[in-house]
Amino acid sequence: MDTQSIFIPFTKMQGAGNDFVVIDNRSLQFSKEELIKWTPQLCDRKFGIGSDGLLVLFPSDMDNADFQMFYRNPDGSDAGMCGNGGRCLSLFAHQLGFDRNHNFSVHKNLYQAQVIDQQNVRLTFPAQTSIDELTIDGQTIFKLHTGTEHIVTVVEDEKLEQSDQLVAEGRKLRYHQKFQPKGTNVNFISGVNERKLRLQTYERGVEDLTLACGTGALASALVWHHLQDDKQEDIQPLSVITEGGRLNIYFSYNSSDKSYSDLQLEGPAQFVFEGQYPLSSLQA
Ligand SMILES: N[C@H](CCC[C@H](N)C(=O)O)C(=O)O
Repeated sequence: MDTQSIFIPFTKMQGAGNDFVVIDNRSLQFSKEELIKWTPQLCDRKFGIGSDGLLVLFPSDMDNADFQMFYRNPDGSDAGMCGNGGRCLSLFAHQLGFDRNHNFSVHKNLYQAQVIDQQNVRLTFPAQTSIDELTIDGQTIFKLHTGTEHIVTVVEDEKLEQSDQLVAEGRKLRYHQKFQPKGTNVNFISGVNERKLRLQTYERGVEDLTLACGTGALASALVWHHLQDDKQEDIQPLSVITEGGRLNIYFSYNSSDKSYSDLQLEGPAQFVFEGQYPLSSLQA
């Protein structure tokens, strides 16, 4: 193959400042192995295109799915679901001709998407989840799965401004032996006593704070609800304020087993630019 003349067409997208390199691979031009190998360079902000992750649209691998979402962290590691990425890929798919309402799979789990308009998408998650409480070094940690691994910890409002400290604490918790071998994403929230939930997320695989994390916002909203004495029904949608924008969360709560289901994430998704990345650079 003459790699000198081969380019990978890509689209750069972002959802609340969580940014992605998006590739249409319906033709199966690229194998998953190749894409995984290329991910660190494609996502590199100096040597590549630069993003918080790689999103690839594959043909469907499930009866009820319109397509498959293949997602990798920028270090090439596998993650479960990416909420902001899922919204971006849905908008991308809609632009390719998929219906405004469609379903896609991630690791054989089926997500429903609704493209609300050209800048907003709502996703419904398949999972039911519940919250575990644990204590690490005297600190209360809430652990839950919202498509991928998350922990949530409550901090003072001012602390959300102290990025260096959040990165240091996030990194420590992310590698804590209680969360091995997979590790976890780490969410810091404030505003639990108000109806103003603010969030900073340390993302596994990015190994830094990102401007927003959709599954982290979902996890944080559920923990916010878990911490309310009066579990009112009329709080929805619960808005989560991230550095990169506002995400709206909807859910159903089952008080008998304290589980959460019908998880929905609504928020922005935007095209940034399109380009062609030379394959020769990747193989150098
Ligand atoms: N940013 C993503 C989550 C990425 C999670 C990933 N970093 C992991 O290793 O689980 C979101 O919007 O939900």
